[in-house]
Order: sequence, then structure tokens, then C-alpha cells
Amino acid sequence: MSDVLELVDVSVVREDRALVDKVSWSVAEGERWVILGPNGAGKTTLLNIASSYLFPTTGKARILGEELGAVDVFELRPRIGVAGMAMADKLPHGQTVLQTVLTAAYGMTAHWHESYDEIDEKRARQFLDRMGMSGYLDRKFGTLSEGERKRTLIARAMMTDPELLLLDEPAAGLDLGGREDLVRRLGRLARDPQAPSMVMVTHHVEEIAPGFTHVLMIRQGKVLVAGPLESELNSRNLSRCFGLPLVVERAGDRWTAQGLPLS
Ligand SMILES: Nc1ncnc2c1ncn2[C@@H]1O[C@H](COP(=O)(O)OP(=O)(O)OP(=O)(O)O)[C@@H](O)[C@H]1O
Repeated sequence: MSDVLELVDVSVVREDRALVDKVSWSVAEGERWVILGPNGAGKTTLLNIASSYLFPTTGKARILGEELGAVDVFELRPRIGVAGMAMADKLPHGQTVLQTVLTAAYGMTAHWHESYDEIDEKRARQFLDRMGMSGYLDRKFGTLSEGERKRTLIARAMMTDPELLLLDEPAAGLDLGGREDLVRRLGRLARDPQAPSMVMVTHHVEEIAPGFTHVLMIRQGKVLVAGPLESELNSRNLSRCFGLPLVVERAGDRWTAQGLPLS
């Protein structure tokens, strides 16, 4: 299996501070990674590198076999699907849900009345259907609830048939039903052998969908743990990562974590 992402000694330094500190990490084709870490740990910064929007200050980053700095990022970006709220802010609120997904096929955020191929429209409808958004095709993006918006963004990220899918806190702000619905849908995607390699940033182990395979834990920009979920997502590692005693439990193919009571 080849690596879809390979970071070697990557640091990102801003105002004399390393937001990401000598990170070495690789994602092989077909793997599904979760990134966990406290607020400010550098999770989004890592995703910004993985999506080619941020270049390391030092170290080497290879994405889909191409080295950042030595590749035309405009050729690389359509091969990477990104779903995060930063993208939601760039999308016109007056555009319909179908247009919002369709414009991704043309590497655009806005609808410029270009004539879309029937095949693209069919794909957009299929991805929206898989995310449970078939009933919202003509709704304006700006009128969607948080959960509906997140599902639309994932459908949009799939439109270019990416080799790497990056999800930044896809379940943040969702209610219990919305979270569980999203986890089911992400689980179906994660278990699909045709689906792209995936990296998801999350704050809660409860949001890890079945089918995810690996975990990266970071703290203050440094890698604490990188390996299979099965062996590495445990109470010891998560407690070190968040700096307080936590108990991790596995129930079937899902995870939970809770803090120990104060003595
Ligand atoms: N341009 C910048 N200049 C200076 N500091 C920055 C800049 N961008 C991010 N930071 C800082 O870098 C650190 C890491 O930010 P990042 O967004 O990657 O963290 P995160 O793990 O995603 O956090 P959260 O869980 O709160 O979303 C934070 O302390 C943030 O304030």
C-alpha cells in the first residue's frame, strides 16, 4: 500500500511558537484516521497541511505522492476532498443544496450558470442521497440547519472523487440524533472499500464511526500516539493526551470516554 499522506519532521512556526512540532506521520491508502487532541493542539493546522492550504515551516509533506512546494497545488487540490466549517463560510448562502454540491465538480464555490453535465448532476444527487439530503435539493444552503449543512459539505467533498477525504469536526454542534445519523453514514462510507482514505478531526471518541482504523493523538503540536485504534485508543493514552484521568470503553464497534470523579 502506498502512502496518501506522509509528513516527515513537519513544524509550523508562527510568532516564534511551534503550532505543529516535528510531526512525522503517514496515512496509507485505505486507512481511516481519527485525530484527537485538546483545543489548540494543532489538529486543524495538520489538516490544513494535508489539504495543501498550508505549507510547513520546516520538514517535508508529501500528499498523494506529491511533495508540497514542488507541485502545482491547483492540480493537487481536486484530488483531496475537504469538509469543514471553513469551507461552509466560503459557500454562497443563496445557492441551492444541489448547486452547492455540483459546483465542486468544477473546482468552484459559486454557480456561474455553466452548463453542468447530466452525469455530474446524477453524481451530486447520489452523494446527497447517501447523506440523507435528497429532500433538500432545492433548499438554499444558507437556510440549512447545522447538521444538514455538514451532510451537504461531505456530499460536496465527495464530488471530485477524491483520493483523500479530510473531515474537520463533522459532528460538532449536532444534537444526539444528528450525531448518530452522521456516525451511521460515516460508518457506511468508512467501511466502503471504494471510498477514499479518510482523516477526521474530532473532539469526542463517541463520534468515531465503525470502520475507522487508526488514531493520531496530539498535544501541544506534538504526536503522542499514532497507530491502530484497537491497540492505541485506551485510557492511558487518552488521559495523557487530555491531561486528566479518563476511562475509555469500547461498546461493540463504538467508543466512549469519561473522566474519573474527583476524590
Ligand atoms: N496564524 C496563526 N498565528 C498564530 N497562532 C496560530 C495561528 N493559527 C493558529 N494558531 C494557534 O495554533 C494553535 C493550534 O491551532 P489549531 O486550530 O490547529 O488547533 P486545534 O487542535 O484544531 O484546536 P481546536 O480543537 O480548538 O479547534 C492554537 O493555539 C492557535 O491559537
